[in-house]
Amino acid sequence: MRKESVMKQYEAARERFAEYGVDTETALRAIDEVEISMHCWQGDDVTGFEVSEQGMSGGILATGNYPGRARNANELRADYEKAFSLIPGRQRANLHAFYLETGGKRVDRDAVEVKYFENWMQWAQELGIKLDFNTSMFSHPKSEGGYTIASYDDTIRGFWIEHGRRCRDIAEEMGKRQGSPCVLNHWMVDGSKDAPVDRYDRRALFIRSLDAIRSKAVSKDHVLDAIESKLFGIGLESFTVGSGELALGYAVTRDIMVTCDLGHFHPTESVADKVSAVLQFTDKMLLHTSRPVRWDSDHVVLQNDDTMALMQEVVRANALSRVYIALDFFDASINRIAAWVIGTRATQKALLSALLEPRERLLAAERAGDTTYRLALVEEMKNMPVNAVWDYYCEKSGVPVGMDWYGEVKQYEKDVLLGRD
Ligand SMILES: C[C@H](O)[C@H](O)[C@@H](O)C(=O)CO
Ligand SMILES: [Mn+2]
Repeated sequence: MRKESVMKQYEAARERFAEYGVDTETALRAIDEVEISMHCWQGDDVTGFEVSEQGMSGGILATGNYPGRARNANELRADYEKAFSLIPGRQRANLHAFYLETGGKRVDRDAVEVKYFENWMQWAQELGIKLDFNTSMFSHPKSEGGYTIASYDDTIRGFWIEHGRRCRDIAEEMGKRQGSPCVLNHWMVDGSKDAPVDRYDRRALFIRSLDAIRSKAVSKDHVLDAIESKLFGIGLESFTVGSGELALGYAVTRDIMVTCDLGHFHPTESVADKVSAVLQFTDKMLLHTSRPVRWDSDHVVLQNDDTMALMQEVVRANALSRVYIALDFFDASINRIAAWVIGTRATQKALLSALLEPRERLLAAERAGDTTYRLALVEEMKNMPVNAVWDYYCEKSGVPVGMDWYGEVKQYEKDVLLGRD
């Protein structure tokens, strides 16, 4: 019965979109090609699996105390699998370096190695998914001074450079084994609470260290480096070494990707607007979909104006094959699997909505100077039956339609998550 109604509504939606010259089947084929990289850190509140007493630091903060946080990699992988089963299309798993598995041994960040990620790689292979990777230069005694690779202290700087190099080796091995590049994101906390006198030398040090981390030639078939900019972090309000200009300049001159996180810019700045600018100068870029609420609060992604506009720009710039989309939020106040499902599905729905836009018609109107028709059509599109196409996509992909996924999460919560505390 449910299936019948999904099909019927899809047929009606297909006809409605066709009236505007939009082929829903083409949109569905396009969305099915996009792999969203799901971040492991939503599953455990950015805690990681190191043998260490260190708490979270680095200007980011997961708030909330919902039961069921994954306490080890096996639990996190199980949670991932549950989430994957409720989301259409293909996903990737995005790991941070401190999600290593050492069998109880204390291994510091400057000693991370491929062998500590064997289980993750085997799991990914079994599931037929790809892995992405991140250096972890925060939540560590050697990052407490606010500076890692821009530290004046040679020992601290050297420590983090070694960490970065090793992460690249790990990413390289992941890329080789999965037969597709592993996206390696470089985000560093470096900055200060109050305004420093020396910004220039700090930034020079940062760049030199990044070059040292990336000094080994690694094929882009295996690793795609990305540098993530940021406006500020908690306790680091006045200065961020890796600012927007620095990250973009570095990416352009080193032929790597820049990472634009929806929460890392001034609230009046549009990340969507950056896509068509950045891609004039770099081959590809990495997007972190997040939801800042008054600050870089990393709330779960929704189909809000920012997400919708970002996906529209990706599609309008014909850049779907030139962007990597990764999630970046960490909400500990709600069911963590639901957070993944809501955020990933919202990102996908925003993308689907963008793919269902009558691009050719809008372009023709704009080029002909008919901005009245353009405005009218953009407005009309807001209430088109995108959800009927989405439901059909879920049905076709064998995952729950509408809110049906929620019952499964609640059941998993009862059967698995509540037994963890
Ligand atoms: C934990 C992540 O690496 C982190 O969220 C980073 O991507 C970021 O956005 C920091 O604000
Ligand atoms: Mn981010």
